[in-house]
Amino acid sequence: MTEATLYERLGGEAAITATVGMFYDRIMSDESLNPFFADLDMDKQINKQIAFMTMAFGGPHDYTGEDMRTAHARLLSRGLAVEHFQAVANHLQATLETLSVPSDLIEEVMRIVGSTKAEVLNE
Ligand code: HEM
Repeated sequence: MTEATLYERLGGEAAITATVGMFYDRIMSDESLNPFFADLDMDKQINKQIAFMTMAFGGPHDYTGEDMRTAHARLLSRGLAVEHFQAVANHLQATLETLSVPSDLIEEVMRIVGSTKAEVLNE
């Protein structure tokens, strides 16, 4: 028997879609973060993030976006730093807690998202 992927254990497409929508609502209400997203088409951004997380959590992905280093490189000159990464991660964790996702699954998600830190910050 193969173990269910994290994507499946989180609840699949519907759960990821709901999570990412709430996650960006939180980000866009946070004045320390929303300037970074000011000129983006947020529907497109949300769909890219759904595809990325689907892939990162082992789901049937079709992510064709940029790698994390390239996608965030241009934000460094606009001040992107570790406190922003931490704030984004905290919003994802709070979203999952609000949705009553079990804490062991939240830990798995946060480990995977945390593993992108050096790339996002171009370290
Ligand atoms: C926490 C881990 C993060 C992940 C997994 C992540 C994921 C992504 C993904 C999948 C994209 C789409 C790439 C593409 O356009 O092809 C993206 C773009 C973007 N991310 Fe992140 N991100 C993270 C952290 C951050 C942080 C901390 C910020 C700033 C506060 C940020 C701001 C942006 C912006 C503004 C874009 C659009 C860039 C552009 O189109 O020019 N991200 N991110």
